[in-house]
Amino acid sequence: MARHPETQYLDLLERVLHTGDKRIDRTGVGTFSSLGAMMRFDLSDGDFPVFTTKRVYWKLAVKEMIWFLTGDTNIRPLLAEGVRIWSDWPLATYRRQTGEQISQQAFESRILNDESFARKWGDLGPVYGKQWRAWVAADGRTYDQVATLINDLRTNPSSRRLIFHAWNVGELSSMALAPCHMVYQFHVSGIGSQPRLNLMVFQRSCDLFLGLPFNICQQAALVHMIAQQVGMPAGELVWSGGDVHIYSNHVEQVTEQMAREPRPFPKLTLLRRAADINDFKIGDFQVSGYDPHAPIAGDVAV
Ligand SMILES: Nc1nc(=O)c2c([nH]1)NC[C@@H]1CN(c3ccc(C(=O)N[C@@H](CCC(=O)O)C(=O)O)cc3)CN21
Ligand SMILES: O=c1ccn([C@H]2C[C@H](O)[C@@H](COP(=O)(O)O)O2)c(=O)[nH]1
Repeated sequence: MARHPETQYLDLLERVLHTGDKRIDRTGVGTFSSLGAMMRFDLSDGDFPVFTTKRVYWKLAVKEMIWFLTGDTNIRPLLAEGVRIWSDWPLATYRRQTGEQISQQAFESRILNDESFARKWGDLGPVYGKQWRAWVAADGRTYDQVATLINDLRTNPSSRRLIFHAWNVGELSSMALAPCHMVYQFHVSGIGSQPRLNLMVFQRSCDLFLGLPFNICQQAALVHMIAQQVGMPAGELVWSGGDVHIYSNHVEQVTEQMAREPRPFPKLTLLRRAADINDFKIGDFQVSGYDPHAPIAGDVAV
């Protein structure tokens, strides 16, 4: 019998835990780290790789992807959708600059209720959405890489330049965090007979316990969204990682997770044809047959 695709993830956890290099990282938490990993997930027939060996809050991850696609870089619309995964970084900046030891909850309420406070303190700088939808180039022009990609997929599917990219070197220092999933390269297979849309992602830095389960399912969701827009079925997601690491305060969690048996992946149905790539809403995503093991909580390193 074919191995469950999630075993690629469990094997990677085991390898990094046992052979990773132990070091102190930027956050001061410490990691076990290895260089280089690849995983492949079949997305055909609506297969949706939401890991099952712990509950993954796939709606949060898909909402984050929809937010990237809007081009927004402020956490306010995320908070309005109940997504709190980006609050720690602007919160740390606020505390450092004002000296006020505000709680996360109070900070988030102010962002939601006070528009000018949100404008001043809720912005992450020119992170993913800005680079994807409005990269400012040396010629002074603004480039919408996602719109170009979709146009190229429709008109020139055999292109080897079906890429969008977030590592804008000149703007890294104004970002709350440098991009982690930084290169998205699309590929159409079966041109002329049965075209399928595939995606390879390069992620330079990956928090294997908290980040990766979100990243895989949101990248799969992106393929399904773009596939719908260009009228092709989804094919394969190829994920590649640079510095893949396990934080030292996640060791107990991943040890528990590695002992669990994967269950079948759920199926994704897009309930509606969106007018364009800017028009997707979380309610368009219907996931059926998701039956994960229990959640496992862990703290995020800031
Ligand atoms: N150290 C670190 N790891 C990351 O994965 C990460 C960052 N930093 N910084 C930027 C974003 C934020 N991301 C995050 C942040 C937190 C969770 C997290 O805490 N997930 C919980 C559930 C959160 C909730 O219910 O609100 C989980 O169990 O998956 C996931 C991704 C991914 N990225
Ligand atoms: O989508 C994401 C975003 C971030 N991460 C992780 C990877 C690292 O643990 C940190 C970023 O720290 P750097 O020092 O900038 O590498 O966030 C992730 O896994 N997925």
